[in-house]
Amino acid sequence: MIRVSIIGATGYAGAELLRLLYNHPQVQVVHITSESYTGKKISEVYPHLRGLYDQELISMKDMDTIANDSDFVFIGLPHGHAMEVGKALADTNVRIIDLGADYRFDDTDIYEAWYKVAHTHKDAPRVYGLAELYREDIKNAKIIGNAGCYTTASILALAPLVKNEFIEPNTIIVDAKSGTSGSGRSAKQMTHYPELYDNFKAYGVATHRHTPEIEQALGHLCHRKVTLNFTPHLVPMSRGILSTCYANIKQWVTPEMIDKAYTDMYGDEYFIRLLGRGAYPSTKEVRGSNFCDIGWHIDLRTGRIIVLSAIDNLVKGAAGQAIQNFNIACGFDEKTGLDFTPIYP
Ligand SMILES: NC(=O)C1=CN([C@@H]2O[C@H](COP(=O)(O)OP(=O)(O)OC[C@H]3O[C@@H](n4cnc5c(N)ncnc54)[C@H](OP(=O)(O)O)[C@@H]3O)[C@@H](O)[C@H]2O)C=CC1
Ligand SMILES: CC(=O)N[C@@H](CCC(=O)OP(=O)(O)O)C(=O)O
Repeated sequence: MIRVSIIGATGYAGAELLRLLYNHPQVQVVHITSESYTGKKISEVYPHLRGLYDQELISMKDMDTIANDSDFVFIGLPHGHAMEVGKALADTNVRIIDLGADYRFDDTDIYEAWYKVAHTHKDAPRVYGLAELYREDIKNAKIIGNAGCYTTASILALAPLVKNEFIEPNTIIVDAKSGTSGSGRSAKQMTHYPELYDNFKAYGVATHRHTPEIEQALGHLCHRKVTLNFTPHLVPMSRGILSTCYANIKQWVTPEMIDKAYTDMYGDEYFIRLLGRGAYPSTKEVRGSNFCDIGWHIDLRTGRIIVLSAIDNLVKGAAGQAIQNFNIACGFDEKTGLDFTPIYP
């Protein structure tokens, strides 16, 4: 059994890790942490876990215990806080999967510019944790910077087009919508019921911190700098992301070439379900699962492609992807603990 601890187990991402790891045959959850609920049982914080997890929450300040007892640590803290854990575990054999953004960037100057936080672990040996694109790097990584939720949906949607240079990368527009669990468990005005219910609004236009993360991954695929527009929206539902991506197709590219590019890249990927040209993915069809559903539409009139992708932000966008990366890092089948159907309706 692999001994796993979760730092920040009382967040939505941490709780989702507990839900999914419950069915992982190779994992023993040894420690779970919280600063607000230290000494309480996790089932007091999340009653849906009652009878399933009995552990008491400990403080992350007890890092020696965590380091001694764990093979892997998953971190579900707000960005800016995982670096402290990464540094504390740097000289141990513990491997780290951070669900936040601290270890996602090649260039920490970009992180600092968009997150407005000083990066204090710049030389960390880290890889970007988007399993389908960085599998080889993930295998032996010390620190995996798990990909973000909007970014996972958007990068996976666009990757075959960018890799094959079928589109002009700098014409990309990503218009994405998320359920509110994406903003975490703590109360915020934006997700307060009267403000959210029966409402639909954009936020973070031209400033959202997922913009440089999408640009980085697409830049890796085409070996040049990519600049794009990303507009997130908040939808009154708890889970799910639908990302709608637009780009100009190069004139020599045919619809059949595009279809083949998706099949070539993802045909063997279990967690990517290619719904095909003309299809409409939906958040409910991936709810609770680690699937990313992708469909694409070609508008010959405007010369644009419109790619749609749907994920569950807490699963393929966070905890499920983290476990997929964990499976790769441990040499397990990627589906281990993740092979279940979406919850429908
Ligand atoms: N929600 C989502 O859909 C996704 C989230 N993520 C990322 O995962 C991480 C966690 O997100 P999420 O679970 O939604 O967030 P939540 O706000 O729900 O939970 C945050 C967690 O961090 C702990 N925490 C908060 N502030 C501090 C602090 N100053 N020091 C130590 N611990 C602290 C909280 O514990 P306590 O108060 O009990 O101490 C809690 O366990 C974030 O980095 C987020 O960006 C990534 C992809 C998707
Ligand atoms: C709906 C909502 O608020 N979503 C969050 C993004 C989700 C998240 O936690 O960000 P990471 O994936 O980078 O970790 C936001 O816009 O800030």
